[in-house]
Amino acid sequence: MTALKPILNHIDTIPPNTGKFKPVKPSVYFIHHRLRFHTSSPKCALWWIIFLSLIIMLFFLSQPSTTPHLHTTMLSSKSTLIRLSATPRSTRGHIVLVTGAVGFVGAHASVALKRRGDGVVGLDNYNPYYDVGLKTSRKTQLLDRAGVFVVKGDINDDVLLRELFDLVQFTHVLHLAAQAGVRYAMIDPSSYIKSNIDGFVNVLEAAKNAVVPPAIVWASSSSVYGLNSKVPFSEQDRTDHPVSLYAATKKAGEAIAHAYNHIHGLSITGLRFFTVYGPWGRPDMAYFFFTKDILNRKQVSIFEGENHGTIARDFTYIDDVVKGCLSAIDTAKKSTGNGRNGRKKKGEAQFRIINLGNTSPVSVHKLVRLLEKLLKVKAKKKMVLMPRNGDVPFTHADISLARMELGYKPSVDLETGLRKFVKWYLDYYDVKKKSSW
Ligand SMILES: O=C(O)[C@H]1O[C@H](OP(=O)(O)OP(=O)(O)OC[C@H]2O[C@@H](n3ccc(=O)[nH]c3=O)[C@H](O)[C@@H]2O)[C@H](O)[C@@H](O)[C@@H]1O
Repeated sequence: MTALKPILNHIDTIPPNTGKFKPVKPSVYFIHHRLRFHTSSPKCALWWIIFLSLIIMLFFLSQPSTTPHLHTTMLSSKSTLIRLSATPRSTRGHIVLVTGAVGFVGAHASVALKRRGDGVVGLDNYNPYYDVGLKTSRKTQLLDRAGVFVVKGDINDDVLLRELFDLVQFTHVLHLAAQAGVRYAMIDPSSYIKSNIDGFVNVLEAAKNAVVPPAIVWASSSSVYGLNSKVPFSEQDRTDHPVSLYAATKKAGEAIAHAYNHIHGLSITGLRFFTVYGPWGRPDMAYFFFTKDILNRKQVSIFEGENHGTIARDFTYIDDVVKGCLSAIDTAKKSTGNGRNGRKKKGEAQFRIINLGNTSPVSVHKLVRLLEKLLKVKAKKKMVLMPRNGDVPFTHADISLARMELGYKPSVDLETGLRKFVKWYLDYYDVKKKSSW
């Protein structure tokens, strides 16, 4: 109080703020007005009213929006189709929300789930990271034919997700929507944070707040092993040295998943996919654009390590990965959280991280040789020192946990898988008619 005295004395000497404007130090000005609240009651009341109105306004602004959103109209007009798509063939069937449903793995997994009798609803924002035409074709040629309805929307749209979870009581979420690709993070880093972190949290929030929280199965990545040199890569190995932002966001996803599992009792299985390839694949992946470039007689860059070291990948065929996903859904235990009731979880929920690889790495050189053979075209090759922009030198999955937990047994070798891919590619792009090769 003694320390305040000189200031208070000074304040008393300040004339009322009438007449000529005089600049006043902000702190003194503030204290001055505070003192005046106590001495002038009508003004004091006015200030209190303003103050309380601000608090009330802030309170309402911080509440989640309950006003009907654009999607309310969109979903309500589609609700019959969504419910139909979500209805399993038998009462024992699962009801699965597949995010990233028009993506490569998403489309194949959705069709496989639907074909065996599960109820499936897809969600996808059709983002233009790669050819949207290919995504639309996956929808019309794969998903529509199988009877999978796809909601066009973003995993970051919490209102849409809440509405979807209110409309359908999902037993599982197969979360595959993500910003993929290791090298693109150099161009658009924030897209990785937006999809793989913000979007993932949004999906977990929606799942945890569902009336009955579903089990989550989601796509992590082999890239989390980063510069791991111990082979094959086991789930027990350290994953704290990522070399791409993509890998870092997937690793963060695994940590976030653990927190949601621990706090909210969400049953969560993270699947570390190893370079998944096959028909309807992603045009940003090497096997895909190498095929295009070889056919167009364009040069392909083959990455090498220091001293011509071999770069290799544990290429995994799409059908094997889909089997792994379905098996992860089948073996997922129920979430123990109480959803919207907000009561305590019923006990520890299941938490798993499992490699889905082929466990037989193949060099990029061999990949190109196989493509040359299948395409019957000699590639124009250029050896390039692997740029330091996200790639790891090699990947090799230890799949013993997948075998034990999921009965996973990859059965397609790279040549067989690439043959199927090439057949699809030539057919889809109508290559024979368009080119003279
Ligand atoms: O397994 C994974 O976790 C990851 O697999 C792929 O990433 P990547 O294995 O790097 O696949 P590609 O980009 O298709 O590259 C395959 C191989 O070709 C090599 N490559 C790539 C591009 C190129 O021009 N030349 C070249 O030799 C790469 O170094 C790599 O060894 C996917 O793109 C990621 O989304 C996925 O998460």
